[in-house]
Amino acid sequence: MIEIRAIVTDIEGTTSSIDFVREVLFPYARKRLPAFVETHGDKPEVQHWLHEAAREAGLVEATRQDIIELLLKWIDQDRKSTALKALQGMIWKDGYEAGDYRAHVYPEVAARLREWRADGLRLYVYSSGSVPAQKLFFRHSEAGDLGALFAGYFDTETGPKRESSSYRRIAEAIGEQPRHLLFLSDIVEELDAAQAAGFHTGWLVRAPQALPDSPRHTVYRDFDAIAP
Ligand SMILES: CSCCC(=O)C(=O)COP(=O)(O)O
Ligand SMILES: [Mg+2]
Repeated sequence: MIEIRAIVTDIEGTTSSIDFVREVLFPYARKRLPAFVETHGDKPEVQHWLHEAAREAGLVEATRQDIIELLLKWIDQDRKSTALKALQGMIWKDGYEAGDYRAHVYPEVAARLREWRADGLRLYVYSSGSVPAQKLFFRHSEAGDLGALFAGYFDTETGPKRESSSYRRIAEAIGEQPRHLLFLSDIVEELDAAQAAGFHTGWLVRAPQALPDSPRHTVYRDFDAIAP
């Protein structure tokens, strides 16, 4: 029996509903992005990510308006661009702090995370959302401030979620062999990459999604079903 020492979890579709991200967070950022870029576009951090977005799209000599249009298109496509995610995170901060919304977590998640912490497991997040956005998400969740439960956060600056090298980097950063780590996600390609890196994997298939016929990963309906 291999001992699991730490759990790394995805957010969207795993701890939290896809609908919250797509119907609350994305529209909030979409609506405010043009004004945000106009107002904050001269700040070095914002400038850096605008430049990165233009570079990612291969845009040479792009105007600010070109980049705004590009970012709006990427929001509509749910493109997992590190630059877009960093900018979205900066915009979402205002919404959380103004109390416009709180981050959705499935009903059993907070209690289960607390139980795992009490059992001595370390908890980490790996999401396409930027690390600052992840921290805001759990600090302002519907179940209260869950930030203190996590020992660390990883985003796509560590690498794409569908590449096994990203999971090797995460294991190294955590300081554990992959065989002591469990990765939870709703996306099978992410689980394949984690498994290829030697992680244990748990596939969250939440109701009302149909259970897969011959799953390549252990399937769980919710966090209560997971016994690490
Ligand atoms: C940090 S919350 C914002 C979620 C987000 O933007 C996203 O793309 C979620 O992707 P995930 O990797 O958590 O499925
Ligand atoms: Mg997900």
